[in-house]
Amino acid sequence: MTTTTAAGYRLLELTADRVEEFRAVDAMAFAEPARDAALDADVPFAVPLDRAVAVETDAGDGPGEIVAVHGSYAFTLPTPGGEVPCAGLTWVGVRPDHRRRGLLHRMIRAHLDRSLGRGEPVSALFAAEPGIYGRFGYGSAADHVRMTLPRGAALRDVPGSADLTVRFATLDPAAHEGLVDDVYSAAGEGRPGWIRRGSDALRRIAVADPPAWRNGGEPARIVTVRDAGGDARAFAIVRRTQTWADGGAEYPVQVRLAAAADAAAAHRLWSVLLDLDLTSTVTTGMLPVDDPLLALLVDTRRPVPKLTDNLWVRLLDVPAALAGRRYAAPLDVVLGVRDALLPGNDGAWRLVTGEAGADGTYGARVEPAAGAEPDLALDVRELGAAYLGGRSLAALAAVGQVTAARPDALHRAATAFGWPVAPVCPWVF
Ligand SMILES: CC(=O)SCCNC(=O)CCNC(=O)[C@H](O)C(C)(C)COP(=O)(O)OP(=O)(O)OC[C@H]1O[C@@H](n2cnc3c(N)ncnc32)[C@H](O)[C@@H]1OP(=O)(O)O
Repeated sequence: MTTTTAAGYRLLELTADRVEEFRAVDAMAFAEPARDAALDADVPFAVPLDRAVAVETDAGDGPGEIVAVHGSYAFTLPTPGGEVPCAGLTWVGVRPDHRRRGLLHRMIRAHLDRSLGRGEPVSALFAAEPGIYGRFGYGSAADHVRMTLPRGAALRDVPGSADLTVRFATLDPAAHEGLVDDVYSAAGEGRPGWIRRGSDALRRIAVADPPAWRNGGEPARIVTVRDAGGDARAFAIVRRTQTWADGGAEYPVQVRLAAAADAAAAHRLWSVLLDLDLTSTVTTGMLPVDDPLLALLVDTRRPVPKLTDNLWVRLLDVPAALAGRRYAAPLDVVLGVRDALLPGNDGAWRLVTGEAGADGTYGARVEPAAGAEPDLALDVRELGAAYLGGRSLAALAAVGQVTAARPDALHRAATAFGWPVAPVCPWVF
């Protein structure tokens, strides 16, 4: 780290009496609109107090002024074929008049140490700006796709779609929270990165719709798709905005979150969303790059899919993290890992897969390999990038971010670290 920590500040764990101060700092850092009672009632403060940390000016014995904040959620991160405890870094903010004095450096140092101390082998985040977190060993580990589709965009058929029933209703947190959580979980089965909300407050926010979020649109609606037995198989939370032009109605439909447990349900859901009266376009939420919609659309060119970085992953405990996922092919490799911040990771690690499981994937044991010549040398940032199976080690090697002693070692490792299901988290935390 090149920035030295500024003197005159100290870290403190948040207490209930200072939550408002904490929130005010983040609001200033993110230029948030003023809160009102409706917003506060619908959108609770979701960071657990014992995971929220502030930086205050050092005022001797008395309390100082809070000028920087961060927190984390206790998530379970789905990995390729497994899952690991994960500190979801969030609410990072420094007051504009205290920025670039090393406060983020100081907070990340505390975050890494505290997360490791809690036994979380991995941390993940959404980056407000992509230039910030690589220096701390976070690697960009997934992308998502967004598209704006014309009304009536054609879909290829899926058997069974027409048998499913659809309901269009106003989003009601009390009525829909459980449905959204259940279908979301079923839809993400086997998908790396598909983080569940994991707390009442975050589940509540998933179905919140305070007026401040509406931007002149209607109250959020929910489209649900059910099978013959009445079980929910898909949902989409959407908002239309009245728009009248010379040629008539041109309402845009904005999908906040959509999830479908199978292809028939996905087909039924998007068929409805693409054929709503008065509308002209449908903008998707954050989709995995292999979302069923991309395979169902007859024309994927006209919507001009836009690719954006999604989860960033930081391995805090390299052997535990690497043993916490499965591998797509057998592998015996020595990884030379560089980690400037967490010396426990820095060095050579041998990763050896075992027998293939029933699904054809492989578990692995990971042990120190001090003195062994690495087959691949890489920074912990690149290991984080490859961790969820969404970035190829070979592609990273092609741009010099991974160094391979031999081409066959690179090929084998890139194949084993890859995964047939693309990682994504479809909501921002
Ligand atoms: C997971 C999340 O919550 S993401 C949210 C991040 N927060 C925001 O974007 C809100 C607005 N911005 C801020 O609050 C602050 O400017 C922060 C948090 C981004 C940075 O905090 P600071 O205390 O200024 O960072 P600090 O002084 O420790 O510098 C950290 C390093 O990151 C760099 N850096 C900071 N912000 C940025 C940025 N937006 N883009 C690129 N580099 C950045 C600094 O130049 C410095 O580089 P160095 O390691 O070469 O010295």
